[in-house]
Amino acid sequence: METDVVALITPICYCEFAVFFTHSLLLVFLAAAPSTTSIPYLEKVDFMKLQNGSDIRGVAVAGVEGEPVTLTEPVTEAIAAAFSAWLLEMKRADGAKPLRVSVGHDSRISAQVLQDAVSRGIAGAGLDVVQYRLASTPAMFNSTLTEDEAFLCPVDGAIMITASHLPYNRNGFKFFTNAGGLGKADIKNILERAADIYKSFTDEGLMKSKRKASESIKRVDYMTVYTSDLVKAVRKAAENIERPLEGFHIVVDAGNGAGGFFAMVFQEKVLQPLGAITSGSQFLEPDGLFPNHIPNPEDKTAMKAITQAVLENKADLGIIFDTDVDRSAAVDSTGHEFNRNRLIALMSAIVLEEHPGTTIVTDSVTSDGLTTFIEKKLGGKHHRFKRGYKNVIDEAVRLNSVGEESHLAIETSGHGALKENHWLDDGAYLMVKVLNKLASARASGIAGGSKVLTDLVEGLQEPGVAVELRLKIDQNHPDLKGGSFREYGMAVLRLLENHIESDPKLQKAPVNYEGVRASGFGGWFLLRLSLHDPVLPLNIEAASHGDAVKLGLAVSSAVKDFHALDMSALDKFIQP
Ligand SMILES: O=P(O)(O)OC[C@H]1O[C@H](O)[C@H](O)[C@@H](O)[C@@H]1O
Repeated sequence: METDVVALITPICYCEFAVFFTHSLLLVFLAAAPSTTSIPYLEKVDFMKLQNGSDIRGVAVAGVEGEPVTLTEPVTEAIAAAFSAWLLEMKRADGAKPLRVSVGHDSRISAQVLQDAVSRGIAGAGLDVVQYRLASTPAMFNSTLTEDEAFLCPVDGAIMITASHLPYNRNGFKFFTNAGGLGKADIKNILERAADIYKSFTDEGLMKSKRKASESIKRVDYMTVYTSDLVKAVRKAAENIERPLEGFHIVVDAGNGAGGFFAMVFQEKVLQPLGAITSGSQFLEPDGLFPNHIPNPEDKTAMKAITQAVLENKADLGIIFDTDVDRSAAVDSTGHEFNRNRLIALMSAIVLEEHPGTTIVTDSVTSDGLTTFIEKKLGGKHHRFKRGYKNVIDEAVRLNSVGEESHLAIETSGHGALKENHWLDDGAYLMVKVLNKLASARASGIAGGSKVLTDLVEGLQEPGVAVELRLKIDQNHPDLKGGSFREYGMAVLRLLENHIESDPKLQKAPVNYEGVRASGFGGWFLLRLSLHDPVLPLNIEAASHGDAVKLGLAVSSAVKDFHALDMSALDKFIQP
């Protein structure tokens, strides 16, 4: 195969640097230390604030009032150097063969600057940098698994520069090895190291790493490899027919995210070679200001936009991605969404056909109707776990390790991972499974466009009302008495739990892994702590608005004395 390395520049002489680095990262930077610096002073706590669960997130673009830039170039370089140090330890590298790290980014306006700073951090640590430029998050993970030396794969580690669907001024990092995405503890460790590395930075040191990086960066068109794998997967599912989607009309909406780039690639390199018509696809151009709608399947405007596109174009199917393509949703030819519980129901039906009886791991805000559907209609087992894509994936992996077979971990947010795809959190792969279903139905002579998908979710009971109300905790309120918002939130949850036990109209969920879940009035509610924010999200589902209000009233009366809790969203909902 012809190599696609587009800019192969002789790597720097990293050997002494890498060996030195393995002993002590700090020494590398100290070695060049002159006494003066223009680098702003930062405390360790400033670095720790950049942690957002298993990601790093911060402000990368100046200009928004009250939001100073936290992901500066030196901070970014320190974080990348810290990841490199962590990776060297993890892989027990001895410096004999340099490790390789791939770097990709979404369409944010700060992407280029951060990509350069990340590359300097890695190169300065003596590792090889392979830039993919615009890429999707799942493709980055995939690059740790691909066996293809022509594309400099597999890489030892991968960094995706993205802040998912957050506003344009933010950005951040996700890190991968072939074992998957890094978890919270690893991110904490990396930020601690980054704070130390940052302290040792000097102007001269940074200039030197700039020169080294410019000599050692390689670039590869990796998205070609990734998309051709997707094409192969669909063809395989359709008995190796070359164009199994011939004549299907599929519109894609990427909300101008990296998905925009990816959707174009997805169209040109996945959908079109498979035979699909893609006219009417929209917002494919990457635009970091997201002028049309937020690239987020959880956003109502976004779902409305793709639904309209499907109906106006009389398409068979609509596909929508989030900014970095790790989340997705779909719309059938009648404009009915495969989103949230309906997406999980569809994916469960597909996976349970292939693996009868398997356990489907989902997040905590899934509906009771979904459990009935998975267990009674599909014959599977629904394991409702916690919110957070990493949580559901790790739980599915854990279940398999203790002998309980699970093939799908999926969130209502549109994150989803399959065992067959190395538990890669990949919105595009979810859509490939959906395309497989269309293609294999066609191959076995079943016509009718996306009806084959719609039929799969028949029987799923859907609530008349489903809301998520986000109750903020005022961290400056005197009621917190210097404690954390988490402690305060836990106190709210404890009181609500006691309240439920003494209310005969409510039944506490017998099995629950997060927050307080109860059923009553023909519906249910869940109050839990947000994974990231000082917020208690309250989900309520019921057959009617009246019943949902009764559940809301139960929560409201239980927690009314917590004055640091902003109840306005709930008050508005329960108003007559
Ligand atoms: O806890 P919340 O604030 O509702 O956020 C929860 C969500 O946070 C992020 O968006 C993660 O990517 C999702 O996996 C998770 O479900």
